[in-house]
Amino acid sequence: MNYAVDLQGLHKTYGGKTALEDITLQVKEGSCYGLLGPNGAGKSTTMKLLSGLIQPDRGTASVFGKDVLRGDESVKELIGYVPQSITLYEKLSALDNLTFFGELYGVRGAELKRRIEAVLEKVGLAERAKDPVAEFSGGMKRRINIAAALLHKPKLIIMDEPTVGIDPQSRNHIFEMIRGLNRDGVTVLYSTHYMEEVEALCDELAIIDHGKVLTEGTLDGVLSRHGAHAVYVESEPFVEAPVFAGVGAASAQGKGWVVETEEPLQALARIAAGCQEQGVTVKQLEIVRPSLETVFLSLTGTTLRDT
Ligand SMILES: Nc1ncnc2c1ncn2[C@@H]1O[C@H](COP(=O)(O)OP(=O)(O)OP(=O)(O)O)[C@@H](O)[C@H]1O
Repeated sequence: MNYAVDLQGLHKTYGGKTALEDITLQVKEGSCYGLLGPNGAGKSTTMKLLSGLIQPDRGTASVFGKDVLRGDESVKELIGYVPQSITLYEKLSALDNLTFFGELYGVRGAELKRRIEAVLEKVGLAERAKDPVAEFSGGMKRRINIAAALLHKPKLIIMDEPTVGIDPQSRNHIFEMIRGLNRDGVTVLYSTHYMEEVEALCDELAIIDHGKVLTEGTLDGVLSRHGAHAVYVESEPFVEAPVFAGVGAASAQGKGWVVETEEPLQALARIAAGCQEQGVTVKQLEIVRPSLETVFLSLTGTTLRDT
């Protein structure tokens, strides 16, 4: 099977410092794949390697079966790269910026005009086409930057933390655009350190830290593989933790308890019975869905927000 992205054993050092340590991962065609990791995890390095901007010390990287490390033009046509830092000419209008970037990709004339109109529509900035970019908000600049990466109709779009520091309206536009691109069959590789973005957008993900893939797969797969299983119980009156003795470690949360367990269904039954024996009424009793946050914490020992 040809993957949209296939990275095998990518290793990269800067000076003596290891940025990537044998990164191996595959992105299926048509998926929206999230690279989730804290600052310095290696997300940008992975994306730059994949876009052919830097070379690894060892390992291979291919896009739709084509080697990206050889710098072949036919691979570049397949990729739209949105770097972390916005690269636009501030004094030029959105239209002139897009004309410049489109021509760099070899699109010209009436076809380029059509494509510029289409991408400006997609990013919701058609009415600002003639305004200088210097007058745009950070979020609007980011949207023009994304538009520039779409002009040559890439099959894979790589976005490096596109929502950092932007307004909610632009963030929503970017999300909607990504969903639209995905519906049109474009594969998206999206890096972020916001877990909720991966949950909202991505069907598959890799959690990376210190240049290593800690886990990867579908969101549900990752959650069920690594997520702590637990049950939440709230009762009237409030019961003390010993009721859960033998069920699992209990910690007070809100008006009730979270009880960790490997067997949530059995735990539900045992807690219900325990409460009945104590003569207390169960107000709420449910299985706690593992979250990416707890998975990340269990894999790395740190929360992403601490970084
Ligand atoms: N040009 C460079 N020279 C030296 N070290 C670098 C360079 N670029 C990245 N690094 C180091 O490589 C490691 C991985 O960095 P990278 O930028 O890929 O991480 P990241 O996950 O994208 O983080 P961020 O969200 O901060 O961009 C970090 O320790 C970083 O300091």
